[in-house]
Formats: sequence, C-alpha cells, structure tokens
Amino acid sequence: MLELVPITETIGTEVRGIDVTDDLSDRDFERIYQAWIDTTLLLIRGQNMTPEQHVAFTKRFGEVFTYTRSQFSENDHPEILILSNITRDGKPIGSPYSGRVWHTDGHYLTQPPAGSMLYAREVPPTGGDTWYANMFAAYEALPEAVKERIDDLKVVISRVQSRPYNYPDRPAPTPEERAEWIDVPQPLVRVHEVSGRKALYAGGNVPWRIEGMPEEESAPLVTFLQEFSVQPRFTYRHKWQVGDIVLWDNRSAMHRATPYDQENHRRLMHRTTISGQQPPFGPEGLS
Ligand SMILES: O=C(O)CCC(=O)C(=O)O
Ligand SMILES: [Fe+2]
Repeated sequence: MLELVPITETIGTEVRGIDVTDDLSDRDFERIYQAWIDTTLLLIRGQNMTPEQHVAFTKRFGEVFTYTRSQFSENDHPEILILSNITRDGKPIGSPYSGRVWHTDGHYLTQPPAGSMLYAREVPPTGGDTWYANMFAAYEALPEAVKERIDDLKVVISRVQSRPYNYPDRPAPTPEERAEWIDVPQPLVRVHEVSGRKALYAGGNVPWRIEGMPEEESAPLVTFLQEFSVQPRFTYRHKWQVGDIVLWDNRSAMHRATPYDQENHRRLMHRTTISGQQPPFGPEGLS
C-alpha cells in the first residue's frame, strides 16, 4: 500500500509500498506528484528499472529531456544521462565531477529543467552522497525586510564562465559554444508555476550577479543568500543505496554532490531530466 513518509521537517518525502514499474493508479500518482510539489524531493528505495522503465516513470511527471549532444548519455537512450567514474573502453562514461557545488540544474538556460530523477545503479561504500536544500523553506525563513528587498530582483547568469569550474575533466568552451552561450536573466525569487509558492532561485555553480546593482552591493547579497539557503535546517543529505530513486523539483531545490574514492570504488547513476518552462518574472510571477 502506498505510504508517504516525511524525510525531515522541511524537505523530502519517502514513497513506500510501490514498484515504479507497475502501473500506478492516477489516484496514487496524484498523491505522489503532490508530495513532490509540496516537499521538493521524493525518495523511492529498492527499485529495479530498465532504462525504458526509468523513462516511462519520468514521463508521468512531465516531458522528458533528450540529450542529443551529450557524450554521456546511455547507448540508444538519449534520455538517460550517465554520472559515473566507470570507464568503457578506457573512456569515462560519465562525468564524476558533476554538481560538486550547490546548484540548481540549468540555471543558465532560459528554460531550466523542472526536475531530475537520479537512479543509483552502483554506489561506493562511503562518500558520493547528495545534499538537497529546500528553497521554499529558505525563502520563507528570510527576514521580511530581505524578502521585500529581493522579491523583484533579476539576476544575470554567465554560462561561459561555468564550464571549467563545473567540469575540470572537460575542455573549455569552443568559440562556437561561447557565441551560443548567452547570459541569461532569471528571477531571484521564483514563483512555482504549480503551487504559486515562492522559492529562492539562487543556484550557485554558475557565476551570477544581480542586475542593476553595483558589484559591491550585489556580491555580499549573493553570498548571504547562498549561505543562508544551505543551513542544516533546510537540507537533507542522501546516502545512496543501489535501487534508490531520488526525484527533485529543480524549481524549488538546490543540490550538491560529494566526493568519493574514485580510484578504488565505482559509482554509476542514471539520470532523467524533466523539461521545464521559463521561470516567470515579477512579484506574482505573471509577467
Ligand atoms: O551525482 C550526484 O550526486 C548529483 C549530480 C548532479 O548535480 C545532478 O545529477 O544534477
Ligand atoms: Fe545537478
């Protein structure tokens, strides 16, 4: 029987009593979907999915993104992104460095993904955990004066500067990529398109600044918001077991991967990504 169990006081729901490869009734799915929207993260343990089943389950939450240009997608499954240190024919089959700093996926895209579903296939005995922070809770805990100050601010994100920082194992952007990777504006406070709740949209792995604000004012505010939002009271550290699925709502969560002994242990994660809309601007998210 489907059971929904809170993970911490502020973030996450563990979904028990389901096999995601079975047909879930619309009623059960609706409860799971609502828990995802409300608590930003779902954990489902003990699953055994083929790539097809992973994609099919992800599709219930939205349109699944296809990695047409990634060197790290699974053979014949462009929807499955591989995060791993395991090598295939002497070549890495994934980037083991992805996400080592707090971030929200695709902050630098005009249409960032709505969510990501990570599935653990192989895990090291220690390390390789993933941290998550609930950005609704972080926003709501800010002093009223800070909320008023930041509610209508826009930030500008530079994708070009992000590449070497995020992926030390990948080459710097090519001139073509540089030309294509434009600076992207995002709201600093994001109104969730399903619940209407406000979240701090302050992801950190891509350099960003606040539009129209002098650097000496913007930089300390950015640092304050980033540090504020990852306090233990808003976060959950997930220690992976094989068969775990974690689905996070990228509109209301930040996350961060932690290191592990890459020389001696294997970690293999399959990720699907749910496409998203352009974050709405304006105090009510209407414009
Ligand atoms: O490997 C992980 O634990 C998370 C990596 C990450 O940032 C992601 O999948 O978006
Ligand atoms: Fe990520």
